[in-house]
Amino acid sequence: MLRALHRLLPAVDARAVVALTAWLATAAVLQGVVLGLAGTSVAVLVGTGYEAAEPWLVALTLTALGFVVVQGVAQSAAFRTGSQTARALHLALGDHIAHLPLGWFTPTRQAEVVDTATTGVPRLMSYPAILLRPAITAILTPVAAAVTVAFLDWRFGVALLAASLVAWWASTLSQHLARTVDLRRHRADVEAANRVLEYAVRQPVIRTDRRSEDDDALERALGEAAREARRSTATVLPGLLLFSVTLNVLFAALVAVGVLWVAGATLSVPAFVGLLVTTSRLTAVAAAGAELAAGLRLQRGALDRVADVLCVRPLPVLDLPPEDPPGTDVLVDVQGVSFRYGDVPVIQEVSFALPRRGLTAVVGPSGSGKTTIARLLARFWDPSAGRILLDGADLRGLETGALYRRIAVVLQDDHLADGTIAENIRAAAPEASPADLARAVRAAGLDSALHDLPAGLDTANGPGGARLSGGQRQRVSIARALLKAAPLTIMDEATSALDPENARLVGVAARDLARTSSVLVIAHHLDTVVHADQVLVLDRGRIVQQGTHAELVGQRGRYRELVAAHLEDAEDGRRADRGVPGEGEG
Ligand SMILES: Nc1ncnc2c1ncn2[C@@H]1O[C@H](COP(=O)(O)OP(=O)(O)OP(=O)(O)O)[C@@H](O)[C@H]1O
Repeated sequence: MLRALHRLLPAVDARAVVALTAWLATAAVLQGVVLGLAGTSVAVLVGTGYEAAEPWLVALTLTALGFVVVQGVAQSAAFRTGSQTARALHLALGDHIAHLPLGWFTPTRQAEVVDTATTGVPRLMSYPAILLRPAITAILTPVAAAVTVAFLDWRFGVALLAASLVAWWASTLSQHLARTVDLRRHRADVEAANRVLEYAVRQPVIRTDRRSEDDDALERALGEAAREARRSTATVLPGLLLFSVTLNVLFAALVAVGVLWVAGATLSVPAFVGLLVTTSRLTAVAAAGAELAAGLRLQRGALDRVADVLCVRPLPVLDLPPEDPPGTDVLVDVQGVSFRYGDVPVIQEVSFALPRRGLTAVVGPSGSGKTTIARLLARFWDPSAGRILLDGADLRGLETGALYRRIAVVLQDDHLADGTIAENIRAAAPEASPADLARAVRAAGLDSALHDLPAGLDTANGPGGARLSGGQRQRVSIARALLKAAPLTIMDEATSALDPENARLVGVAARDLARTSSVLVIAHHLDTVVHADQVLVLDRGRIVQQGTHAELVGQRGRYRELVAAHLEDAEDGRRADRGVPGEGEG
């Protein structure tokens, strides 16, 4: 575990752990010597008398004092290193997460990261102070004690060393048994936590649907977690028993060996008494170490989970040869891009260009790959084939900062930071003037909503934007993108949660923005599509048509079908508003 911790920590913190280990190791050796000297002193005192025992007693006192001092220093270093380690791991996690591919953050992984950061890392904080010491003591103290008593009787020293090795083997075996179970138990716990979360979040749907499958899934996950917990206890218990039984058998064996040597007159009774003092104290130290083994295992599990996150590779920034200078009109050039989620191909050999200025609308049936295309442009993942050039440079060769400075993204499920509305909008362009802010707010159709909010732009939106309506949240995201005015703005269904009037306003804002930069909208409103400079029609991961609305509507094909379906939906909606039944209805 020490090695794993050392690997994960930055150099300076890793050095602190090494220094602490050295202090703890010194303390453990001194403790072993104290135990050995205690036995030897008793043996000499009982066998020969005070005068002969005096040098041993002096050595014992001085070593004991040294042990107390070193132990004190080690213990305070351990507490310091504990909080330093936790802080370093938190920073390492935060830093690493900031570089992970955006596509990595699925809801399950988000839950795992939260669990690792809030439970795993704090758990590791107590590692150096409470658990590292007994772990080191369990190994070094018996060795030091065995070497010390070897001066009294070398045979007993060897026997003690052999017994320590057997005890260490038993402890390793019991830990190994338990670790496999711990891992399974953790997975079952995470799965159960996810189901509980899902059950809580989906309450409105679950109550209205009343599907028994939802209850079943939750019950199955909770049942599995309970089964794993029982299995874990059933496996850990024999492991712990194995260790404590081994310890008692070893103690009995050492006593028996001593008795045999006393009976054979090769060991004096006072020396045997002294050796018993050392052996019984050592057994107590080893048993205390075993009690902490469960805690050590839990921390090992926490460390493994931190390591799992830290081992996910960020998308590499490739050292690519310089491209041809960018064409003057083209900002984004998508060249033969394919993409698969796992083994499932979703985007297939897609090529298109986004002009430096202009509005591009992406349309297509549900599941055709619109969101995936938009996310590939923002480098959520890398394409499995082909390449995407931004301003003539392959996305894979751009530093994260350089890439996201040039892109603004409005996602379907934008999550606002806990703060005020103004802070959230300004996050995109902190240096923007109040006039720019007001313009973006107006253009996003947010000003009308502000009248209903208690402190206008300074209203706190709550964690994730929980105190705002879906439409208000979306307008804040749009205002943020408008204020950023990046060379490329990507809007994924940005108008889906808005009423028709506000959707129209946002469409106008997107068109305004498109006069000076490139805007790609996954469009659901015919109004946006009609005014787009180009329309990309996607079907089953391929671009099947491309052109302006006027061009495409004049051609047979998918686009005409989509427009017809859209108009039909709109007509049905109007009929419903007027209370007139549509075709096929009563
Ligand atoms: N994270 C994912 N893992 C696996 N498959 C996915 C994932 N996200 C999307 N897909 C699949 O990829 C395909 C394209 O999805 P995408 O969300 O890009 O479509 P879309 O056109 O935006 O759909 P919609 O209009 O319904 O939002 C779908 O078949 C979808 O099931």
